[in-house]
Amino acid sequence: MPGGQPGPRAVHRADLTWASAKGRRCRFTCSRSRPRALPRRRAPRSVPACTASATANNAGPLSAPPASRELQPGTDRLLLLLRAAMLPAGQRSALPEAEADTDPAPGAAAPLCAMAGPALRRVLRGARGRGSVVGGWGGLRPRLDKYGGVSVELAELRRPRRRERAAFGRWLRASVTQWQQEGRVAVWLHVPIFQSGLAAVAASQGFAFHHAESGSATLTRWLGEGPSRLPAFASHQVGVAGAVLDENNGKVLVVQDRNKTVSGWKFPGGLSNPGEDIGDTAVREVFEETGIKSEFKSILSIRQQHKHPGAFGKSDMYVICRLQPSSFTINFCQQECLRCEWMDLDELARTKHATPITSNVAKLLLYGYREGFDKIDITMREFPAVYTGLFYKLYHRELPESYRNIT
Ligand SMILES: NC(=O)C1=CN([C@@H]2O[C@H](COP(=O)(O)OP(=O)(O)OC[C@H]3O[C@@H](n4cnc5c(N)ncnc54)[C@H](O)[C@@H]3O)[C@@H](O)[C@H]2O)C=CC1
Repeated sequence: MPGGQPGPRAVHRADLTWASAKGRRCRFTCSRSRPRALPRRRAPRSVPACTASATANNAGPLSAPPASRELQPGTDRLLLLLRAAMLPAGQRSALPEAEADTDPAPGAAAPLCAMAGPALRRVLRGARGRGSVVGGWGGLRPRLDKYGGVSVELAELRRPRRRERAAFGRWLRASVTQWQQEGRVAVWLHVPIFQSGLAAVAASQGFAFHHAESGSATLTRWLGEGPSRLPAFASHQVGVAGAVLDENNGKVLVVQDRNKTVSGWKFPGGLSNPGEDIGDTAVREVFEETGIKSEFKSILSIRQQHKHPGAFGKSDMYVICRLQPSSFTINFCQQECLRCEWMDLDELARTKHATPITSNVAKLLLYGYREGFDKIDITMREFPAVYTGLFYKLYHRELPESYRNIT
């Protein structure tokens, strides 16, 4: 590739010829009048796989290309990409495995396209669209995360590509090899449920399920050194109950579950929805089960239990909140509750017909009712989260004013 500065009307030209898989002579030429900076040259490497002549010169219009010669690695790769692009779609899978393995991972396509002029870029783009092994295979755009991992969304796959398991397998193997060479620590593969067949392909290459939602599953493969340092998925479910106390008469709202084998008095409650605040769950569950409206005041207790029945092998956090009622007429849910009533708090603290947690929290609530809720309340304050622009809730015992304002 001759050096030197081109004249103002110089033609920048690329001319590639090679023998196709069937021995046919193929040629690709593109030229444009505006020169562009070429990437720095590396040590030359020979290309035994095909006979090739290539020029990308600034020497002027119609200068004869040099005879067959060694190519630099970038050109070598470009040639392989072009060769794949020029083959009819059905024949691309017949490319030698060694060439398929040179498929750039999507991130690598950009520099190659940047090297190419508009005509060549069109070929590369077309090749990607038509199902070649080039670039981001089928529209996939792997992204780098801040921990040095790569994230791939298979929902980005273009429709005709969705059933091509073998091609996906080749692309994934080549990409993982490249990501390993680049020092990436992990791959996150997000698989829509209707493309679950591709999860099996990934599993055969060492991927494992990380977690699943209703419409997709996420698989991971650790590429870093030593055992995986990827965080595990959720370990707990969160249940929330409301101890609704009418401070005017000292009565508290209790229910008995319809579907429990051992039924004792308990506070109404249930599982927290995704993205739901603890206090909001308590208020919602109390209303759904009993028809009573209430307002969140504080957290009274938290119970943690591992291997909780009904938690699908996960642990259970059960939070009991103190609520203040704003309505008093019970209209309880017949499917969930056997009984529901306002009971004297003093009686609930003494009865043997309450679950152990209910019994303990009833005593705590009675203490607060008599001595002041500041002795038992874990209250909530809201703060802006660092980095995210979101807000979080911080639950803790009230601080005296003198400590709250320490700077
Ligand atoms: N110690 C206590 O006093 C009690 C505490 N809890 C806590 O409450 C929370 C959960 O409360 P829930 O009332 O269960 O939640 P919930 O009010 O959200 O109801 C869950 C619903 O799912 C249904 N369900 C559960 N497993 C099912 C299955 N395999 N097939 C079909 N339906 C199913 C239940 O019948 C119920 O209708 C947990 O944190 C638990 O630890 C629950 C009961 C008593």
